[in-house]
Amino acid sequence: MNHCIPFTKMHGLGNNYIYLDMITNTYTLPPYPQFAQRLADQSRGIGSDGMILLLPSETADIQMRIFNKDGSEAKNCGNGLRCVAKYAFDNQLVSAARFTIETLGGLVEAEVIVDENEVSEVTVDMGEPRLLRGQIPMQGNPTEQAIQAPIQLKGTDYQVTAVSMGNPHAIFFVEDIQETPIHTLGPLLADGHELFPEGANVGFVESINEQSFAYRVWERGSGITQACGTGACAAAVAAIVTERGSKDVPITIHLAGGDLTIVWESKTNHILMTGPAVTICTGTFYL
Ligand SMILES: N[C@@H](CCC[C@H](N)C(=O)O)C(=O)O
Repeated sequence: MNHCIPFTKMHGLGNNYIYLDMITNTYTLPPYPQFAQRLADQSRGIGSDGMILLLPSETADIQMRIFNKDGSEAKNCGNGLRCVAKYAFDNQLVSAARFTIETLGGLVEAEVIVDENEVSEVTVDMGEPRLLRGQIPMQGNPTEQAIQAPIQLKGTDYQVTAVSMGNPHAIFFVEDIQETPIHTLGPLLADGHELFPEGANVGFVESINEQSFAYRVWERGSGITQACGTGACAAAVAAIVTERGSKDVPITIHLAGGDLTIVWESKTNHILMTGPAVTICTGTFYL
């Protein structure tokens, strides 16, 4: 007898996950890492960048857990947070438009923006960016930041800025994002490099002007994706700490799947991320 697993597939700018509502449904699931791999498999599963669980929380209104395509668990997911917020609001798991979400990377606050009875966008207060090597984690003095730190990849010299948004990001500013070999550089840091003991999401950023940056990503555990919300926040933070952009000024990050607006508020030192969240379909997976 097959187990029937109700699911919802959602995306934020094309960064798509299978969402399991473990508040409304009672599931009997295989171990999460293997199940995430199975759901994400395009040939034998549904096909996605990974799996996201919605769970009850003791410290927030709702809890999110995120598993990458390869089954590894991450501590945060920006596009996932906006989709979790939309799902929770649409399915009355929360009673107000503003509520809190617990992640392994910390507590965040989400606000859904409703337009003609539809959630049009979601703003998430992602909390403070973390810049110390010890917080990324990144090899070296744990109390120092890595801003434009020298690094050699495949015999070429680069400069990396490391930012944690609950999960680790290695940001590189490049002249021409289309010419950057993301497929070869990304995996060098994503899944094991002596500098990043837990790997990193590898982001490449091209400056357009002080308020506008193009960004492409190789995600740890999932490879190239259309968008990465925490990566967009990290890109804006890296732009500001390298004096390419300013705090309190909205920055548009142009991702392959669309745009996100990021503000680093000096009053709170928090990062605000605003962008869409879309439901693709709902269905039943047979286990
Ligand atoms: N796509 C996500 C980030 C997902 C987790 C990441 N791959 C990691 O391992 O840290 C986002 O939108 O932030």
